Amino acid sequence: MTLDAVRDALIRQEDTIIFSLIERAKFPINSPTYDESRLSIPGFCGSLVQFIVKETEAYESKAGRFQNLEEHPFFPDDMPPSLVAPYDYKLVLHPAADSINVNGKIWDVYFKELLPLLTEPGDDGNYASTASADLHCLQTFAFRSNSLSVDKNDLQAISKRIHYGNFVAEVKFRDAPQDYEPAIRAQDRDALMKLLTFEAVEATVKKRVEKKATIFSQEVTLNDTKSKGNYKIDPPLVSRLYDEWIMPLTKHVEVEYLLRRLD
Ligand SMILES: C=C(O[C@@H]1C=C(C(=O)O)C=C[C@H]1O)C(=O)O
Repeated sequence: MTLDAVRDALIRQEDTIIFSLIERAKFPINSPTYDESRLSIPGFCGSLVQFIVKETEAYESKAGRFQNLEEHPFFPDDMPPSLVAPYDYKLVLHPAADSINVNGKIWDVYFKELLPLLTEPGDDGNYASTASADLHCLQTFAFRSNSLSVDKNDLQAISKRIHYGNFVAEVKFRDAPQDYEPAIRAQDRDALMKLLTFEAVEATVKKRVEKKATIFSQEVTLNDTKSKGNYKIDPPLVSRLYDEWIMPLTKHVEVEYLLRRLD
C-alpha cells in the first residue's frame, strides 16, 4: 500500500462521484422526497429517502455487508443480523478506524448544502427514483471499504471517498512515523492537519474534477453542430464540492484516525 496507489484509487472514485451527481441532477429537487410528515408507511417514521436508505442497509446487512467492521451504516439502529457465512477480512487499518464515522456530517452536507445547488427547483413526482439517486450519491461519498479495494486494479463499483481518509492517513503515518508520532502523542490536531495537508495535490484535484465534470456532463453528438456548454451539472460546482466538503471531510477523517493511531 503506497500513497500513490491510494491517490490513484481516489482519482478513480472521482468518476463515480461525478456520474452519481449527474444521475441525481436528472431530477428536480423533488422536496416531498425529504418531507418527514408525508409518508404513512406502517412501522416507519421518516422521509422517503430515509426509508430507502434504511431498508437498503437492512437487506445489505443481511447479505453480510456490515460484517466488515470498516463499513458504517447511516441507520445503525435495529439493523438485522447477517445471514451469510462470515468472511475473514484482512484489515490494514488500526482498529481505531472502526470508531470513526462521519456519516452524520455527510448526510447534513449532502441534503442541506449540496442538493439545493445541484438540482433545479421543481417537482416531477419521481420521488422513489430521486431517493435512490440520493442513496447512490451518499454511498459514493460515504461507504468505507475493506483493505482489498485499495488495490487500484480492483474494479469495485462503489467508491468510498471520505472514509478513504483512513487509508491515506495510515499510509502517511507508515511513510513517516517519526514526523507524526510527536503530534499524535501531544494530541495536536492542528499539527496533524498541517503534516497531512498537501496544498498542491488539493489544487490539482479541484482542477481535475472540474475538467472531468465538463467532459462527462457534455452532450455527445456525432457532429459538432450542437452548441457546446450545455452541461448536465455545473462543472465549477464539482470543484466547490471537493474544495468545501469532500476534501475537508477526508482530512477530518485523516486527523481523527491519526489521533487514535497509537492507542
Ligand atoms: C488525500 C490526501 O490528503 C489530503 C486531502 C486531499 C484530498 O482529500 O484529496 C488531498 C491532499 C491532502 O491535503 C492526499 O494527500 O492525497
